[in-house]
Amino acid sequence: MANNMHVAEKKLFPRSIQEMSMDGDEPPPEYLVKGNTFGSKDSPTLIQIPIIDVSLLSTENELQKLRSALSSAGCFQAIGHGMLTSYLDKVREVAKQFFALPVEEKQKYARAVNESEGYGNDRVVSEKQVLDWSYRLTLRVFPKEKRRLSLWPENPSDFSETLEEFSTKVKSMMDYLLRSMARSLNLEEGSFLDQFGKQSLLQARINYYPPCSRPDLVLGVKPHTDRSGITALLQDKEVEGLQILIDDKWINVPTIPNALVVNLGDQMQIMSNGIFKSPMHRVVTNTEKLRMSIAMFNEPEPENEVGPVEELINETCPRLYRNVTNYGDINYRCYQEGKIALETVKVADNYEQK
Ligand SMILES: O=C(O)CCC(=O)C(=O)O
Ligand SMILES: [Fe+2]
Repeated sequence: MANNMHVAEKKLFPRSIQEMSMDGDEPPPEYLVKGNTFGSKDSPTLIQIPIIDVSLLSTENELQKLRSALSSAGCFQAIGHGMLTSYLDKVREVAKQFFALPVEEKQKYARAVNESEGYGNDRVVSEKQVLDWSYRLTLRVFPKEKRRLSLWPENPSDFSETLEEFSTKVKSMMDYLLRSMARSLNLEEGSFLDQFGKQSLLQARINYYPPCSRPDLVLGVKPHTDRSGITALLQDKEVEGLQILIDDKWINVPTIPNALVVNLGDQMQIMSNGIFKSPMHRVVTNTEKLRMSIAMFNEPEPENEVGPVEELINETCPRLYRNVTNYGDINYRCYQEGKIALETVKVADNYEQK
């Protein structure tokens, strides 16, 4: 598998991003984002990413902030989650050590061409695709039985243990957030969480963005919404790059060393009947510094039927989305065809299907 990938990658990517980055090459055409203006910070805006203290979500005040953040930006910076900065630094460090290994060592865990798990470049799904200026290591962490341990790095030696522990902590924060989100809408605590099921999927994706000589021409990650239910992101401690689209403006997400950026994915927009937003986001690169982030995606068991919570459907707020199973597949197919997945699961006639 790993060897196949190596050959295929060589054909597709004659020079690796790493080599191009080190030599200061102009990015080749397959990385160029057309008709886009980004990387410019010339439009100052007052919009800021909300900060939510998870330890205060038992109070009405913080709960209201949560509701307001998720119905406008669809994301927030979570603090007060109980993970110390020193602990988060350790997680960042282990991930960084993996990416610092020689290419041959990382290739032992290479993603096979038609798979999503493993180490490699942007997954190519269509000829027209503009490639992301990044490397990733993607691993499923939960359910435990579905791990592909042959893709879990043995080097650094504490990689697996660290990822396991971090994932457990993040998952428990996510569960609490999902219960809080339900409470913020006066719903039963389990209204969202129960739809995820006991065997919900947790996937880790470590993103690594080498510097680029022309950050005005490429993107670390193209604009997208996450297919997940909920995503928690550990940002690089120093280097910014993530931007969220709010009111048609790209807003930088500042780095806060002890915060996890929480953003909702499409499946929570569906479950909340459109009240909560799954924000469009992207990543810009820079000429000087590499950036790393660790994204944790939590989504319902693929076999579960997921749909708008009944109590959120009424005369004034008709059902916006149909019930779906395996949204991951729907999302992937749409991505290949250049369609917006959420649009394809909208109820055609709100009144008819209520
Ligand atoms: O690197 C980041 O800040 C965000 C990455 C992201 O959006 C993703 O992996 O889905
Ligand atoms: Fe994302």
